[in-house]
Amino acid sequence: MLKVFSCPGKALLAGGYLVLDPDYEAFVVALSARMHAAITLLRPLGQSELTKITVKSPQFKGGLWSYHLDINKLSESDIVEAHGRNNPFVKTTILTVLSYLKPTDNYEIEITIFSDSGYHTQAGSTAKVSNNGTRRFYYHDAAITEVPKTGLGSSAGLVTSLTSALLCCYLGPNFLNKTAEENAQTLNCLHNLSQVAHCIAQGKVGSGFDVAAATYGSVVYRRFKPELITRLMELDPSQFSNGLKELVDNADWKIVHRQCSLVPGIRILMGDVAGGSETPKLVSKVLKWRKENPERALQVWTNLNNSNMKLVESLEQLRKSSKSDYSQTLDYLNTHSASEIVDDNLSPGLLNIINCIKHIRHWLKLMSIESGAEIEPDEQTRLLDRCEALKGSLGGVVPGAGGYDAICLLVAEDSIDRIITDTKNDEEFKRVNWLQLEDQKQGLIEEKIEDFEGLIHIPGNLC
Ligand SMILES: Nc1ncnc2c1ncn2[C@@H]1O[C@H](COP(=O)(O)OP(=O)(O)OP(=O)(O)O)[C@@H](O)[C@H]1O
Ligand SMILES: C[C@@](O)(CCOP(=O)(O)O)CC(=O)O
Repeated sequence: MLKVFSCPGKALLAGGYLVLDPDYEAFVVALSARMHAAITLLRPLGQSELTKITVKSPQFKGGLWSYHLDINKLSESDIVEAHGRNNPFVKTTILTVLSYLKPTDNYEIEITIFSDSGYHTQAGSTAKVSNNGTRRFYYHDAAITEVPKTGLGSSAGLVTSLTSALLCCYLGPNFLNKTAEENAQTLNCLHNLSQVAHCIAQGKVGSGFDVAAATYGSVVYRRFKPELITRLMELDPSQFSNGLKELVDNADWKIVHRQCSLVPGIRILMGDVAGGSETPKLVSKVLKWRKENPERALQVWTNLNNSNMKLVESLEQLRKSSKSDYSQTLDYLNTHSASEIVDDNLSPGLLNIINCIKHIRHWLKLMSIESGAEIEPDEQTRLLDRCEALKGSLGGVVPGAGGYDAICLLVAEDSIDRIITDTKNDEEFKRVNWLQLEDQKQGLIEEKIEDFEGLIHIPGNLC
């Protein structure tokens, strides 16, 4: 059997920090930089043999991790990588999925991972193209831990696509081709398993918005209560498998993942900015400020949340209309910038989006100043103000936790190429590398095998 699955990357457009609290929702845009997992079930093995799972990531030096597993002894210490290499996300995903499935048969399995170019810098890489020319991946002479990342959620995409590949192997090639209700149930199981594996591999329980986007696509997301997973992680190893099964199949995660995508004519434009940010430090500063200033923090978060949700409502309203209802405004936007819009005859939906972005930035800036966390530092403020002045721009924010390493704009589709061209030689944009990505309505999807021929080894004796 050979199957290929892929998951999208992410940009948390509205709801950073607030999404850590289950009382709030966030809007995460799934992106067309996708993580792919091609699984080959090479052969069944005997009862006395060990299951062999090899995960390859040919785009990176040393991108090969092989595990020989006794399916009756699946504790952390029992799963050893054959070459002494370490990839906590690969190892933990295998351990989590097999602990959940508790397989009774042994197999030799090979999984090949491919990540689209948006996840990592392309500097110093060489492109390889599939036989039919539909896929182009960039190969690096360095290990994956040494190649600069762009913040699109590579580990979440890896864990979710790898989980899909393993479930396909053990549950059968058509595990997601059943009734709509069965598929939804299977997708929720896959999501829950991926959230558990991602948290264990990271050693902390984030909001999980990135795994939700990888699974479900662009969504309005409300997180699960962290205790669901922290309690599992505290279990005695002998109880882990039963606890995992109960959590994945029977617990009420109470999450929200309501489909919400951008509207025709409006595109997301991600800017990878030469700079860094340390999410854990930013998060701890904000949560410390919130704890020490509860009333002020509630006021800021309430206003910020109102702006976040008004952005979502504006998109949902616009989606109910047809593009022709606001195309005149889009045309106007192509020759004017968000900072110079004065004509009240314009589409209220688009004007609302522009105003929401301004208000989201206002409250994020206040939180930056009052908490001391550099969510929108002054350099990013200046850059985003310049972006607001670009013709065709509806404005932009620092996505997710913010910091120095990314900006995220909403732009009129017909202006995207001009914005990229006009800013190329602009001194104020010299640290910005634009990523041309699309919003992805769909999360996990099955890919066509023929699109990967020439990039993966397809053995003749497939079982
Ligand atoms: N294509 C891949 N093949 C194998 N492992 C990968 C791949 N992409 C990511 N990983 C794993 O995920 C790790 C990166 O996860 P980490 O949590 O450090 O960053 P992240 O927050 O997911 O990154 P970003 O959001 O910037 O993509 C890598 O070191 C590697 O272990
Ligand atoms: C700050 C936070 O709310 C968002 C982090 O987003 P990003 O990793 O910067 O894209 C943390 C979280 O949700 O886990």
